[in-house]
Amino acid sequence: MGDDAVNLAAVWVAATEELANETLSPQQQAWLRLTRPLALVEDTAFIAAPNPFTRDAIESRLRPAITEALSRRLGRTIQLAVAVQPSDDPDQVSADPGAALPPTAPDFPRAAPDYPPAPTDYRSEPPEYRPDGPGFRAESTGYPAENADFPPDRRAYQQDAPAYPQDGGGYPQDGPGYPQDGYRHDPSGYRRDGRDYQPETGDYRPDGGGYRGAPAGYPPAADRAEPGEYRRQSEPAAPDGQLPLGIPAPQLPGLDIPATGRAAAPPRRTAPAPAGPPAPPQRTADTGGADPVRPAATRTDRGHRPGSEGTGRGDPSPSVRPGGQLRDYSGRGADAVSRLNPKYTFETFVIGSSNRFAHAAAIAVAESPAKAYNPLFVYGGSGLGKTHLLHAIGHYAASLGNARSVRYVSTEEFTNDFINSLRDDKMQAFQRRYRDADILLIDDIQFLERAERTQEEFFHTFNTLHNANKQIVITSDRSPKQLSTLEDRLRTRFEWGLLADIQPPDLETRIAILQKKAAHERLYAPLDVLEFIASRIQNSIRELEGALIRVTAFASLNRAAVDIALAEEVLRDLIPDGAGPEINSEQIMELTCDYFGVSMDDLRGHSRTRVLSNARQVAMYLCRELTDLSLPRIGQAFGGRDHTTVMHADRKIRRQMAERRTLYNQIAELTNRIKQQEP
Ligand SMILES: Nc1ncnc2c1ncn2[C@@H]1O[C@H](COP(=O)(O)OP(=O)(O)OP(=O)(O)O)[C@@H](O)[C@H]1O
Repeated sequence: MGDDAVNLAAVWVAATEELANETLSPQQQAWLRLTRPLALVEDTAFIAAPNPFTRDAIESRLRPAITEALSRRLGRTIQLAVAVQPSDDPDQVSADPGAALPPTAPDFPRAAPDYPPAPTDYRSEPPEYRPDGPGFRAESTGYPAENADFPPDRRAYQQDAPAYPQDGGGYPQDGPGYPQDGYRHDPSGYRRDGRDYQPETGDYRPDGGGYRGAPAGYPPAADRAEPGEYRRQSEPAAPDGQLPLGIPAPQLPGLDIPATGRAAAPPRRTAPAPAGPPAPPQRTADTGGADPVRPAATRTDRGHRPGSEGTGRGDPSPSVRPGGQLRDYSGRGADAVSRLNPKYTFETFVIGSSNRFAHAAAIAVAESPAKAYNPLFVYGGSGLGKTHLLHAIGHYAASLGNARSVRYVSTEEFTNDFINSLRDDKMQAFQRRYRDADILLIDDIQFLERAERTQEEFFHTFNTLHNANKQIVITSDRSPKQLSTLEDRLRTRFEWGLLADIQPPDLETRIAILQKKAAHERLYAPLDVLEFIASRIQNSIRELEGALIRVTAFASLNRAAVDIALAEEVLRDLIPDGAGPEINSEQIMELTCDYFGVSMDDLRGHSRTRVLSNARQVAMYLCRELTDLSLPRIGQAFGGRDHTTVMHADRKIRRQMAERRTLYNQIAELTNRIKQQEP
């Protein structure tokens, strides 16, 4: 062990003891206990974690505390690099990873052989060297802590590095294959998509484009991972015809997928043939099935998971990481995911420090349903990606063949379904619908607080699923503890598994999200404009996306270039989120009545004169855009209308706004009035 390693070992013990005594929760202490120091190289402390999950927990939760403690003791600023390196110490292995879990997590897969690789970490804070990047390989034997020739570029520090694309995968800004369904060309801003699922019709399509189970249009093959890459060398290969969890590789009709579930790696980016389990199959690009299906990359050595990384400072370009979802779920999966929004996948999800933990947990759950964390409880503010993650779990689990049936439901739909089933004496069918699911994804559980009988029913649904080893994933705008009017027995159950919060994204992540959104929707906006928008809107990704759409639509209507001056003009009256008073449906309706010269009774009534229909639809649209109200709740405010009516209005106004200047102006004017009114 070199001096630095010795130094680190000594300092590490002292620093971790100090942290354990002072600041860390028992769970965090357990995570820390699982790590061990490897080496101190220049100003970077390298430590090993036994699995990707612990590594992610350390990186997302403990990094600041650890670096601060180490920096204080070593008298200089220390960076932290965490590698996944399974421990040889049987004691530690046995403690791993269950010990790192909350005591209530009952069924963590202790051996955790299939633990998901962590996201590649092109992170926000420079010089956040990526410990699991090429070179710092968890499985490399003889990690040369004392290596005198440690290259200055730490990324090049590798024993036998595969040709991993160092540039992060090549984000196809304007590559072929992105959806071109006219989604979101409205200038509205403040979208609330992701909630428009219609249980009756299965027509989940917030963007009004007629969702089908397996749409085309994923990023081109060139931007995807190749099989054989990024695999932990120590992992045994799965038997032929098996996916990582022992599931037979699906044979997709008409698609070129080898029986092993592994496709031959093309010459580019080939890794030195590590033996590893084949990753889930993944269909490429918009080639209508002509392209081979490739396994989604399961990167474990660099901890690579599906998802897009956020950015590092100075490099705001997002990088599409390999490992997306299979678009054709081989028949069975298509059913499983038919109500999921195809746009909400891990592939379209940008990872940053604010959501890294929740993303890692979501991947773990999709890859090992009911084995990793059950339930997984994701909570955070509005518009931060909870619904997106929920759907992504469904897509990914189905693409892996890990779930025969995935059921996504919002809590309000669950409640309505329950009430209707009671009324119609169809409780058996209701119970089958939810209790037969392999994965139940339930959104916005906070709305259960108001529904006592539904709480009771959900309690039994939860128990049945949990006892049957079925995965439950829950989202909420608050942690279970803060759901104060929820029955205790439910609250405690929500804490059985893993709690993962999502915070508002930092600037770099916001820019990366905008870049990705622009590329996906084929909206042109230069980087300085994206930076400007990202700097103005901080707390909601939904609002962020809305602002981008508003700016690009305005430019398009005026045939003007998208530049900062234009963006300033469009967003001038935009009160930063959180700064204004809370807006409710009543205010919106009153101001809309005022604007169009109609009465509240008219707005709530059923007359279909042109003026009234238009005013009603505009008001519904504004409720959707400017409040957190769900579709059913908006429907109630408009005289008890069905949520599908609200959805129709929302879609229609969005579509027409990009085409009709008067409508755009009306919406802009009304938005300003609503946002600027006194509380
Ligand atoms: N990390 C991310 N990367 C890319 N897009 C994101 C990300 N997070 C959120 N979004 C996008 O932001 C929008 C809002 O996200 P979503 O509906 O999932 O939020 P939410 O937390 O469920 O909000 P609410 O609590 O109001 O339902 C969606 O269009 C989603 O795709």
